[in-house]
Amino acid sequence: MASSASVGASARVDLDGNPIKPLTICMIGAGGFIGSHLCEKLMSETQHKVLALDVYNDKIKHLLEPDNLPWHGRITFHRLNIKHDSRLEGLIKMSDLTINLAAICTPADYNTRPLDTIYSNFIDALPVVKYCSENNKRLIHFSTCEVYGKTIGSFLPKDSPLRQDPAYYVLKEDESPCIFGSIEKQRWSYACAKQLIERLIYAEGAENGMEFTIVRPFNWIGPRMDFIPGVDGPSEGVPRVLACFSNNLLRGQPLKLVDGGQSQRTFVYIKDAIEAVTLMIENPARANGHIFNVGNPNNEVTVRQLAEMMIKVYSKVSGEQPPETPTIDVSSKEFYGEGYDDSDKRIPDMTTINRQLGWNPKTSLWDLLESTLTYQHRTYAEAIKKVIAKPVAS
Ligand SMILES: NC(=O)c1ccc[n+]([C@@H]2O[C@H](COP(=O)([O-])OP(=O)(O)OC[C@H]3O[C@@H](n4cnc5c(N)ncnc54)[C@H](O)[C@@H]3O)[C@@H](O)[C@H]2O)c1
Ligand SMILES: O=C(O)[C@H]1O[C@H](OP(=O)(O)OP(=O)(O)OC[C@H]2O[C@@H](n3ccc(=O)[nH]c3=O)[C@H](O)[C@@H]2O)[C@H](O)[C@@H](O)[C@@H]1O
Repeated sequence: MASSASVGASARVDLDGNPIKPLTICMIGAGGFIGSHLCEKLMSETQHKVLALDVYNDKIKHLLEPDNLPWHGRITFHRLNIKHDSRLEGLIKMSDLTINLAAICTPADYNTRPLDTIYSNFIDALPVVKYCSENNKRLIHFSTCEVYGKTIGSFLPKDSPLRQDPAYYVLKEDESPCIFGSIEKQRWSYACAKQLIERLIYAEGAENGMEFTIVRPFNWIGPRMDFIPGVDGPSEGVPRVLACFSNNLLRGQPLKLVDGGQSQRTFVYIKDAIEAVTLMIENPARANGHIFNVGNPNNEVTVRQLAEMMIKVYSKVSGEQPPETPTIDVSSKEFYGEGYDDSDKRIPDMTTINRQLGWNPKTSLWDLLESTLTYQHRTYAEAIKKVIAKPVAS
């Protein structure tokens, strides 16, 4: 199979050997973590044009300025909120493909701001789906691995040998059920909203022939993920685990393990995952009508093991000694508040993405943490020192 990433931008071919025509892509949420990496890839390795829509552009500023960048004119930023902006339909109409990344997607918000979470992940995505369907435009929509919720195995007795059987925990796009907690466990407001927008998109495909691809990311991590509280985000803000642990390490504080850090996750390097998205963009015949898990089943750890590895890697890249008390346990109620609940384990089945796009992740957890924590140290260590040195206002 020809690798489209390995050939020059002008001679790019798809997985079936056909030349790839430059596309105009309307990317909603382009200023976020995933969007910034996708824009970077599309600018440096392809000839596609990007209409980048977001309310912020800090994470893609380096792609927009100065005017003499090699991709000048291929990326334009449109500052808009899709909740209420009449330019949205026009921008979708001007494009060959729309990619929707816009969402509230930090777990600390799901149970504390459930209305904003549901509006952001379902209601605000409705016009995007509608405009794509009405104007016969292809849509790549970002969902989440959280739509699987909890594994079937988590409901078996603790000592059941079936818990070790992959049939009870591997998550398959076309087979696994979506298992959420009760309504008062508002953690699931995000997963449920994402599930309903997936169902709507699927139905637009089935009833109206809309061309779509749904992406279910499994804990993509890397540079520019979220924010460091008190430096480039609110002091009281709670980002996702990579940024929480980075913040603790940068400040020399213990890493907080929610409910003992027993939940398991598989982490994939953002740069590997972006390769998968590029394959979806450039191989519509293979990607349309599919839902894809995008993760790294080989990088599974408990959150406690993640903390231990991050402590070791950070010590290596910063030259600093680990904190005296490296980790502390906190209850989920104390950390996230009432209504929190958790996914127990997330192993993606890779059959569909392997078959359709021939994609596999490459980067080990140690290596991806080494490059990411090198970035975190270089970007934030000095700023943190200044914040810590500042006298607290009385
Ligand atoms: N990072 C992951 O591992 C991961 C995992 C599962 C799902 N996802 C999904 O992928 C998508 C992107 O995630 P991310 O990690 O890049 O998150 P992110 O928060 O970094 O990026 C989302 C971007 O959308 C923008 N946005 C939100 N609401 C908007 C609105 N109303 N109008 C305009 N822009 C708006 C935000 O400003 C932000 O820049 C989300 O849909 C998320 O649910 C990500
Ligand atoms: O990244 C994904 O694939 C999806 O999962 C994430 O959900 P989750 O993995 O639970 O969120 P994290 O903040 O990354 O937390 C991972 C685990 O670490 C724990 N944690 C988090 C932060 C912390 O300081 N300590 C800690 O123990 C959490 O309780 C959870 O068990 C988010 O919901 C989404 O961004 C996304 O849809």
